[in-house]
Amino acid sequence: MTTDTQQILQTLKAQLNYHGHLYYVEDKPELPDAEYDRMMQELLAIEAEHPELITADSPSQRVGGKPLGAFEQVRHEIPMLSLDNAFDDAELTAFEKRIRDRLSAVEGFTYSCEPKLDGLAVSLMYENGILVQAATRGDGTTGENITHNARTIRNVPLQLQGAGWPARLEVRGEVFIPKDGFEKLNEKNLKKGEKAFANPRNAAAGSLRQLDPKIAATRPLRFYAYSVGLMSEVFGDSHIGRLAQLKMWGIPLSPEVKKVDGLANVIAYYQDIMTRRNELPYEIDGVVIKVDAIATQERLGFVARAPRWAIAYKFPAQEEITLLQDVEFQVGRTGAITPVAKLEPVFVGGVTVSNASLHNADEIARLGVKIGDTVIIRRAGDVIPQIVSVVESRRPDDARDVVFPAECPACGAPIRRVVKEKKQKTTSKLVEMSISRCTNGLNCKAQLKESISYFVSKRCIDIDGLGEKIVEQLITSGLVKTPADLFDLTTGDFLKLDGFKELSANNLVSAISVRKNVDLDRVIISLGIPEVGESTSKAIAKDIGSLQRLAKCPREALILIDDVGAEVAGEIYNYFTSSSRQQFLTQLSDKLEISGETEFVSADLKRKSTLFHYFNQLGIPKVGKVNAKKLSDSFKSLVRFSSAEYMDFVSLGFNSTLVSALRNYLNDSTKLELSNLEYSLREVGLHWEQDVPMDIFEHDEPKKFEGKTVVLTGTFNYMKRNDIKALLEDMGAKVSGSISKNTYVLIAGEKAGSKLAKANDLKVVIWDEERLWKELGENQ
Ligand SMILES: NC(=O)c1ccc[n+]([C@@H]2O[C@H](COP(=O)([O-])OP(=O)(O)OC[C@H]3O[C@@H](n4cnc5c(N)ncnc54)[C@H](O)[C@@H]3O)[C@@H](O)[C@H]2O)c1
Ligand SMILES: [Zn+2]
Repeated sequence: MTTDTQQILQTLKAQLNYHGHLYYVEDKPELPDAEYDRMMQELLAIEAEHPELITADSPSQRVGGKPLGAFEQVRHEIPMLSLDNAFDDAELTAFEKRIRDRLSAVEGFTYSCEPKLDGLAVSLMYENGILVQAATRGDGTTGENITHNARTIRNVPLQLQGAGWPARLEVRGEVFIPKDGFEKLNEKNLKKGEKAFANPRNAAAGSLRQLDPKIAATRPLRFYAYSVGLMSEVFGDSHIGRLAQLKMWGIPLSPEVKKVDGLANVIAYYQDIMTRRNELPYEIDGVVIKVDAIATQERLGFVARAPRWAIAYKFPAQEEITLLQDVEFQVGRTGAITPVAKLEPVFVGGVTVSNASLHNADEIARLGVKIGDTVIIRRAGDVIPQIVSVVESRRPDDARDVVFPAECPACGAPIRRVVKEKKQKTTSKLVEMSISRCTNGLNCKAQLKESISYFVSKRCIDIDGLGEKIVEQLITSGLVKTPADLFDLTTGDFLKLDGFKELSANNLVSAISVRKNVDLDRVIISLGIPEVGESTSKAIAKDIGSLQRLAKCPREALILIDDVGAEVAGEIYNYFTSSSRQQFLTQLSDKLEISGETEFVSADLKRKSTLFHYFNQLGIPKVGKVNAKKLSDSFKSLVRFSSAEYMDFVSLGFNSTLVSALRNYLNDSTKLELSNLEYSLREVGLHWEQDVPMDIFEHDEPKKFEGKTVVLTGTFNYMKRNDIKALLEDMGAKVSGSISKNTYVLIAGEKAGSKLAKANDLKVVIWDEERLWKELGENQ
């Protein structure tokens, strides 16, 4: 044996002791179990080769950690041991061979197969059927008295049921926190500004080892028994038989416990549990396999820290350590900037992982992660890999801070944190969210690319054959500036790109063109408004009934739509504040034949759009439902309310606190907001009925376009298209998005496209902008 080996042994022991203390005593492990297990395996291998080096204090010979001084100590009359591990079928087979050899047995064994719950071992002592003491495993000989906390665990019986139990009965099992309870607990902690627990085991251990039982009582702790310790009268001759008996006395067991014959079936059990691992409501890190016959267990006995008759067959790790080599910032469809961790590739959760999402700036701050750090990454099931924590003790001197960019990495535009309006009872405040976004809309190449890929995807416009490479080329060549430009592409355009032949280019052009007929709700999803998916789009289409109206609909009215809450309403509103997106929208209504557009908002929405609702929504201090009702009854209009004076409020009998709240609320900017709101509501046809009409659009009978269908296309010079539309509608026109035989007139601005052609085909009357003004002039 060399001094090198001795050196390695010393280092391993020191490391294992250090991390064992963090895990068992502090409940704050720094390493994933897989890394700890590897060190332990290394230690075991050296000790197997050099048995003379095994000392009584080696981590391989000991169980758990020293009990915390804060608790009263409990001596276990029968030691609480650990388990040996197997990591593959060969090691499991070797386990059976060892016991067979020892017993000179020819036959295989019957086993008890159990999930290996990832919590902590607890001993419950019942005297005359009453729970008198609960203790942790501690170092196996001495544990901590945690009776006060165990009593708060909901499925631990304080009194045994049935009859026939031994006068003294020690039940052993695992205390754990189920997955959903763990998530809720962490959410709650984060909300309170406290640290999140790294995993359910830590949360369970930390909760159980609290001095104040009120804390444990609030934690979702559960207990499943897996063996019997001390018993004043021996009962049962098989392990499974004993567990079944415990169950009859009211002690909870894992429903997965199973009696299994022979090793092949044990392996099948292991495989089955492994495939269901992520669906189980609690974390497990393997299965435990125990020889079922108590007589055989007794013949096999124990080694230093574990029984010979049982083994833990561990699952592949879901948590591993690796190096964070760099952080890249990706720009998504809605401009959201996502930091992506570039990792040294590592095998975890069954696949090799080299990227993990870091979500946002807050997550980076929460983790305190630096480039160059050793990090723990977790991949459970199909969930995207996450960075769980940083191994701070392994931080190199040259670790660098992760700097969140101030400008978009794709286009250089400023990045802003998303601010959302949080409504409280009668006020609202702006809250900074964790997401940051590039502010450049479709002018940002990255957002444009993602928007196009989204736009052509199955659930949106559904155009086949526009892969990422093609989209990139379309953007760099400048052919496509918004997703709507796809509809203008010609065979010639595609021929300019790599890899297109006449036939493939033709095919793609026709694949795009057949998608011009779309239902309104599909168009709405395709816009790519954050949070607006299929069902929300359907609800919006039904209630709002047109793209143009949607773009103009104020937030306060959007929330009246089923499925649309304050947040979604805010997202829709923000979306349309970008001029590039407004342009996109105009193009879409030009180029598509949208079906399902309606002339008016739905009757249902209109009915809900009362002045009372808006007063209630505005977040005016002191104005809840009661005062909103008073205000709407008194003023009948937001504009009129906004110009009310002190004496008006007084004469309405409002008390002085309300009067001063209203006067404080009404300043120049809110007055403007109120009149804008009322104006927008009128524009989209959501104005409450009882109000007097605004006079600017009043006309004398007969209205020039009464009952006539008008279509607008192209761009106009003198007035915005939406304003022209409103004007025409006030003259009785029905403004539609598509040409048909029944179209009275097509008003074509500059750059009119397919609609102009169609109007020609159908011999519909066509006016240019000049003609339109003439016609309107005659009328006014
Ligand atoms: N991450 C770290 O830094 C760190 C440090 C120390 C230990 N650990 C981890 O702790 C474990 C070693 O701890 P250990 O000595 O408690 O051994 P163990 O967890 O591998 O096995 C023994 C324990 O398994 C539990 N168990 C769950 N289901 C069981 C069942 N059906 N039957 C019997 N026992 C069952 C019991 O609590 C028992 O005490 C390893 O997984 C190791 O990776 C991690
Ligand atoms: Zn950008």
